[in-house]
Amino acid sequence: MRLTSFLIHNAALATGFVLKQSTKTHPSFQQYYFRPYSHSSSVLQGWVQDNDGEWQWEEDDPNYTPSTTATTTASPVAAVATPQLPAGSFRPKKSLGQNYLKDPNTVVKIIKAFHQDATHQGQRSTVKRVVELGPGAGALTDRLVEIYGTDVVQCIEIDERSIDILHKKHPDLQVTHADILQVNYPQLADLEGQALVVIGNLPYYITSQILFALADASHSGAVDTATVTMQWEVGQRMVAPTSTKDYGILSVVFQLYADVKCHFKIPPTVFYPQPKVDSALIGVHFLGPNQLRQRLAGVQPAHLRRIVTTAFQQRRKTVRNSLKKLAQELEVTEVLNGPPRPLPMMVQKAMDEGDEFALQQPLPDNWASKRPEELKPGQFVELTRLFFGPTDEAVIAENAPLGQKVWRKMKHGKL
Ligand SMILES: C[S@@+](CC[C@H](N)C(=O)[O-])C[C@H]1O[C@@H](n2cnc3c(N)ncnc32)[C@H](O)[C@@H]1O
Repeated sequence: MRLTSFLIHNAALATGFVLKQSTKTHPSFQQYYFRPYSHSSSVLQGWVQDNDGEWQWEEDDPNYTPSTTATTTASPVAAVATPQLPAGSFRPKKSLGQNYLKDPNTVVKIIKAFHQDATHQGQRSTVKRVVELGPGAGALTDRLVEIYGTDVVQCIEIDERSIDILHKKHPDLQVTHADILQVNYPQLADLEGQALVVIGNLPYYITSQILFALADASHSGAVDTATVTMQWEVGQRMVAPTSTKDYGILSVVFQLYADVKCHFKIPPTVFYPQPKVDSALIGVHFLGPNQLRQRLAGVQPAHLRRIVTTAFQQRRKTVRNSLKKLAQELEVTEVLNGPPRPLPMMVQKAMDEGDEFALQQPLPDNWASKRPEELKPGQFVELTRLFFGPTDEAVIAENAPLGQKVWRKMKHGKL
């Protein structure tokens, strides 16, 4: 079952947005919506923002010619001009984070990185169940459909204008009118029969929420990889090492849940309208529930969230001071001055096997006088065990649920 029918059949997901799939076709669409690139005067340059925050198309730039040059590296993905927005009738909405990709070479680079991620660096021969978040006018979608086909690719978009554009271009493509944050990814993956691979030039106003929704979805193995753009600063937080200013909640969660890498930096000039900041393309390979359970060794993600968010609320303070109130609430104040708990057998075993993550998991004796940015992701797991109690390893069942909405509840903002 594809996403549209899945969503329509799942009333629980209809949270204020009309779920619909446009079936309209428009024979003159190509001429109307996509001007040939030889008409360089048709390519808009001057977006201006009016008083209510909407972006308006001020004028075309007669001198702008989109690049149609393929990248120099040999690749099955050649650069072609990106789609143009319909003149006059389509103003990008700042409120929906609409910054459209206009540079074909950047599109090629993103698609190549996505293919690498989705095939696990070529270890898998096929890419299945691609979900594009926020396809917009189709800069990435057009290439995805060309490479993988409409049987494999589906999209989720909130702006009906984009849905109309995409359906006219790709009548067989599933484009679902829904809020990215309201999609039940585990149910979708279940219905598709396999884990999803995600791609998206994300709307930046909800970047963290989307990332956390995907992390939650990885609890059940619903999402395998995600190759997504985001503000450069947010990307840096995901990959930041311990004891740096960028290290925070995003770093702990994604370095615990996934292998995460920054593919490359993206300048504002490749978008319409141009954002004020640089962007990053980040590749996330989720570990999946089994490996995650190994790392957590019985610690509940909801408890971990409590510890991590409380510790980072005041990152200048020592962990002892930040967690004092929580210790009182949980009636475990004695742990603040005591040694760490012994590591569970499964963590010790992983250490014996040389597992890098496990080797950094033990808490030092002076953990309480550290600042949160000094603790490794695995040490936060042990801190959680200290506060919320040891788990009897016999009850760490193979399929113990890790939670459906653990991280995504957090408010969007600087993390
Ligand atoms: C940065 S634009 C990317 C557009 C296109 N993929 C591109 O690269 O040119 C973000 C897209 O996400 C859509 N969007 C914003 N908020 C959304 C939400 N909550 N759910 C679904 N789509 C959303 C916007 O309408 C827009 O099409």
